[in-house]
Amino acid sequence: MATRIRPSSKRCAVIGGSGFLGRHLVEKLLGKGYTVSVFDIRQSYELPGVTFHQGDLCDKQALLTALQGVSLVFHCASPAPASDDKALFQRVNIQGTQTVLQECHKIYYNKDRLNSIKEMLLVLTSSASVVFEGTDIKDGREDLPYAKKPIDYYTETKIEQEKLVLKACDKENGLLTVAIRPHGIFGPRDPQLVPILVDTARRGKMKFIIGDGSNLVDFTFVDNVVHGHILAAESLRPESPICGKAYHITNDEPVRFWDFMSDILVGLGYAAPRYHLPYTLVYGLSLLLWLLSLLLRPLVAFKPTFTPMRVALAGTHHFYSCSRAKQDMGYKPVVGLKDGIRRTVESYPHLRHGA
Ligand SMILES: NC(=O)C1=CN([C@@H]2O[C@H](COP(=O)(O)OP(=O)(O)OC[C@H]3O[C@@H](n4cnc5c(N)ncnc54)[C@H](OP(=O)(O)O)[C@@H]3O)[C@@H](O)[C@H]2O)C=CC1
Ligand SMILES: CC(C)CCC[C@@H](C)[C@H]1CC[C@H]2C3=C(CC[C@]12C)[C@@]1(C)CCC(=O)C[C@@H]1CC3
Repeated sequence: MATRIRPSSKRCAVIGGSGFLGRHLVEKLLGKGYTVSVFDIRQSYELPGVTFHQGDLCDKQALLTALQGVSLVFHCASPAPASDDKALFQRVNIQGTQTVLQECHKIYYNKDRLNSIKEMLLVLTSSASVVFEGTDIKDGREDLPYAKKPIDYYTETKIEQEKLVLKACDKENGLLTVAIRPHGIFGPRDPQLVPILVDTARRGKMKFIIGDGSNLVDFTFVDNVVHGHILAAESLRPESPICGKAYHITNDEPVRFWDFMSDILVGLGYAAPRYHLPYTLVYGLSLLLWLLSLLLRPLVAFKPTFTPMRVALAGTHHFYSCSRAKQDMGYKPVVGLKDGIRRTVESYPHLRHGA
């Protein structure tokens, strides 16, 4: 039987703590004096003050062991959006999140209440994309309706996940929840944005700007996302206005999508895209390619670079207001966009042109 550990307000669990955001979050928590239990399907590093529990989110017993003695849980595990695997997204983001909620209840209602936990706190990493349907969003607030026609399975299951977590907030029964909605996270060790961009450039496909290039977008440096998560955790009390609510966390500096991409590319020694292509043409082609990849899946596996989601993100406005986070939890970005881009570019010497 697992040994019981007494909870402390400086002990917490990070589900998905081996991933990009998760690891940055763990490092910041350690710096703030927390000890951390990481639960992830893989272990990607070792650090003093961190206990690793390797397992699948849907495995109740493994999860329960990782959550022992913890009254604060950050849930930032998800399959990568690029996997486009419907069954995997449903299993991890929906079933897995249900398991997290059940296990949080279980810890709280531990028969002998040895844990004497006042409340169980759950901070979910959701996504601002839960309201994105492929059309312009300018200064979007949290009261925008969820996307009725989500563009991909990732978004579809992130919506269900956020609904589940916010609905489970129950002050009487000691479970307090909040959802953080970051947008376009970037920074050192990001496995998506910079590597995909560089790979596309190396294959000679980053010559074109989709649309007129004037669309404004939020890109959020990872430290700001971490800051938002910790502020939310430390503000989560039964009397706090944040219980059961969602919060946009961004750099609060919308930038032209193609200027941001060019800054990263040029910083790494690649040419910036120059030629324009009409948005509707590229979006139509991306839909055709996606359908083709579905039809051919049993015969050949090919993954188009320009998916409908990526094209929509590259050719529309999507930036969000974080005034609710400013008001309810005193959020303010801690790293500016320019500084964030510089730190990101410097962290990828192996992806520089010619390296
Ligand atoms: N990156 C971005 O721009 C944005 C991300 N988000 C959200 O932030 C969160 C973190 O994203 P990010 O750090 O970029 O992603 P990562 O893929 O880097 O991190 C997610 C981690 O969860 C792990 N994981 C996946 N499936 C399971 C499972 N079944 N059980 C346990 N662990 C699992 C992953 O392992 P493995 O790598 O082996 O799959 C990985 O270590 C996600 O919830 C994502 O939806 C929201 C907005 C924007
Ligand atoms: C090939 C090019 C048109 C684009 C290359 C860069 C893209 C890989 C990234 C630009 C915006 C990013 C983004 C996400 C993933 C990587 C990008 C598409 C997310 C979909 C990650 C998960 C989320 O919750 C929302 C993000 C929006 C922005």
